Amino acid sequence: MSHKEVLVEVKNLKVVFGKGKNKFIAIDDVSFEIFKGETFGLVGESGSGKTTIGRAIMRINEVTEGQILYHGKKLNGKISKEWDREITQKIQMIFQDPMASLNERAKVDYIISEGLINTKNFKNEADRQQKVRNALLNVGLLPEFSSRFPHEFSGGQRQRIGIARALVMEPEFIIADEPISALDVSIRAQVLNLLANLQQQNDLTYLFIAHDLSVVRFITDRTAVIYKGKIVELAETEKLFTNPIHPYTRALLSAVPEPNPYKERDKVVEIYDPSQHSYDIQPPSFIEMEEGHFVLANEEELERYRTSLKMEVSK
Ligand SMILES: Nc1ncnc2c1ncn2[C@@H]1O[C@H](COP(=O)(O)OP(=O)(O)OP(=O)(O)O)[C@@H](O)[C@H]1O
Repeated sequence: MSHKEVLVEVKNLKVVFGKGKNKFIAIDDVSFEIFKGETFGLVGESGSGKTTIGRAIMRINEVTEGQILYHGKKLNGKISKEWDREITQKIQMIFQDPMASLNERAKVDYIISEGLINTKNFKNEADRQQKVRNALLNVGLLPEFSSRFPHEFSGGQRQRIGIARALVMEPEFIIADEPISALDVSIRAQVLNLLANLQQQNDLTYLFIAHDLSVVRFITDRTAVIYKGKIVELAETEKLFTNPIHPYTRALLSAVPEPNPYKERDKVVEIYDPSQHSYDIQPPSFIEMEEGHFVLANEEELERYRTSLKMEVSK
């Protein structure tokens, strides 16, 4: 593999919500790297912690322990004003539900400009307007839509407005949190293709959060599978799909595709029985089973996984 530049590094991330009796460990010792130019997928069922990781990188959720580095520099804790401004511009997020994530009372022009205004990232009024027009055109919308309100648009158009809002900042890294799962099935491919094209044109790096495995397989280069706040497996996406090792990944992959994603999630929960793990007896570590293919396992499980891997390989 050629030399890859690490853009984002998540190191032993722990995110804890609440205190005392209400303490809840949402993210537990999660580490991974995202290379510049790639699409890194995070998959797992609802509540596994995907969004929490995205929000920690966005600095919306506080980091309890560990570190997040961007270009090798700290994102969390005390940072300089200049660095704060730079990452506010360079790291953008696209949200799941375009019905909830756009300010209903604001015109599209303001919705798209807000980040520019906050970071004073335009020369003058004409420049601001030009940036908004370009952003709309880049997501396949008419520039004159800028004078309209969100309710005048369909779900797919609204999501494209959400994408324009990120794009106008000229970001380097975009966290897309289930960007198509709230959309009508008939337009999902359209929006997915738009995201893929924008990546090419703008040299973007994506963190793509999803529970839909066919989407992940289509758009990501590498994928991490997250279960109850821990990454259980991480590999190049094709490797993960053709040679899954961890029982949870296997359960996830064998779940019968369901048109209703919520049903699919429930099925995974039924199929995967975590009590088969001996995590409580012996704590697992993150082990590289083959190049770039990591699995969370303790010694006993490791032996089992090794055997199953050999069987797959020799098939
Ligand atoms: N602010 C918060 N306070 C308390 N608990 C929280 C908070 N935010 C998230 N959680 C909990 O942390 C866990 C992980 O949530 P998260 O939203 O990251 O999951 P997810 O994998 O993104 O799921 P989904 O697909 O439903 O968005 C959940 O159990 C959730 O209830």
